[in-house]
Amino acid sequence: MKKLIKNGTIVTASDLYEADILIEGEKIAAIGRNLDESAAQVIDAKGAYVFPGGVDPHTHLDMPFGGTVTSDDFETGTIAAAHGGTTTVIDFCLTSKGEPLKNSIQTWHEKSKEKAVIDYGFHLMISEVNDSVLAEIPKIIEEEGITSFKVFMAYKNVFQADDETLFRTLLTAKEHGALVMVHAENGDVIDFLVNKALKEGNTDPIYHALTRPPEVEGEATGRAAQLTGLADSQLYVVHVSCAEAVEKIEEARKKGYQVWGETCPQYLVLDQSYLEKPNFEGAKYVWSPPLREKWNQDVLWNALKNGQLQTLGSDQCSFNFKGQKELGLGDFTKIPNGGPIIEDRFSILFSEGVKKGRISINQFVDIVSTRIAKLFGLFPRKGTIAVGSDADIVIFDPNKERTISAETHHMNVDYSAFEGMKVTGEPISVLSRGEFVIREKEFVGKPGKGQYLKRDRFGSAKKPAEQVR
Ligand SMILES: NC(=O)NCCC(=O)O
Ligand SMILES: [Zn+2]
Ligand SMILES: [Zn+2]
Repeated sequence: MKKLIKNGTIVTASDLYEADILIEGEKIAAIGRNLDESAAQVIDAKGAYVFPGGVDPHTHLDMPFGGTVTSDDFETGTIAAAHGGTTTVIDFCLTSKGEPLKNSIQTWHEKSKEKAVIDYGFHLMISEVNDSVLAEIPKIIEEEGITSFKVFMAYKNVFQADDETLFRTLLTAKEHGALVMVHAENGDVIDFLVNKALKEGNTDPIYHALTRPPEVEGEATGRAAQLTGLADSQLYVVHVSCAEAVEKIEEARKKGYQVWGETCPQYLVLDQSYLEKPNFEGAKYVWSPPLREKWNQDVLWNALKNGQLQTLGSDQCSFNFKGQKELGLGDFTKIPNGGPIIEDRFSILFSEGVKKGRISINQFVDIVSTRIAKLFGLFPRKGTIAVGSDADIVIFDPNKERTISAETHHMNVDYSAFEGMKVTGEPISVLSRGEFVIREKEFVGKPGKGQYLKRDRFGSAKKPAEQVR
């Protein structure tokens, strides 16, 4: 059945206007006024903003980490994402050295199929580069539509790759049209600082932050950016947390290097002091990179406003406090890194960004959806409201006030990192490819309805890459 969203205010990365949207099947068929409403289900969006669905470029669903597995899988994680206004996620497919890449991708297909309620794609981790990996990459781009590769510069002896791996991944990405993503922290220096802290008997959660100072993030970001310039390739720095990293991204972009940066809600609104909460509660706030001194928040907001950072990912990586974060009692290195954010990314950016005048409403759409779709080969199918695009739509009440809490969130985790935070603005109804997933705040979707997305190669969008900058 056709659907007609009437009386709403459509907001894209470039426009804000009142018009109706006609949906036929999975696609937006027309935008305008006085559209033919015969045979259409009419949805009244009076007083609401009508946004393109959020695209979350950074999730870890059903991911093994530190001897445990994230508490949200592709079902609970995508249901929570949809409640929060996100209609596409791109998850990280982990690989192991010596294992064919295609086996890891198969594992991720098994984790996600029959579970996701919204559309999803995969990035692929590269842990080593050798002849067999190099032979597999073009096939994976072609057959799987995986057009972004992630290299970890940290987590020594676990995920960390060396500089040769990063450089050769950059060269390969350049050749075949892919974007390289980096977790930029100097893992060797962190390893040294961690061992020193443990030897000195410093085992509390705060030492997670103190052994990963901002300089190690700045150094790795600068190194990755320089190698990108040398390879004449393209780089996306995930979860930027501090001024030192922003400076390196800005410097590289000024030189004309193709480098982009993502930050995450936790770095915009939380700070290092949270790691000092009593009764081991600081463990709830253990991320890598760590939360920083508060003044960094202004640097990050300004970087989003001024375009030195371009996107917001959630870095969704949830572990229960009970039984999972608690693995690190008496040894901060055993606290699984990460937190539950997938549901709150969209609302926090709107409330703290748009409502507080830090970014414009068009920038909001760009940061949470459009730019991500462009960088990761999904635009214009995803990331905008346009005729021919997928009808991934969020009907959003911009004035609804609410308090974030684990009592009411939909993530499968026993705490909220933003417990008690007041936000203004809430997704009321969410459509994925023309079907309601959330209707009047109730989940009405179905596990397995989400489709796997084969993505376009980097730079193959109709617009040249420069226009993505
Ligand atoms: N960020 C974090 O602490 N956990 C998730 C894994 C990663 O992105 O490094
Ligand atoms: Zn990371
Ligand atoms: Zn991550």
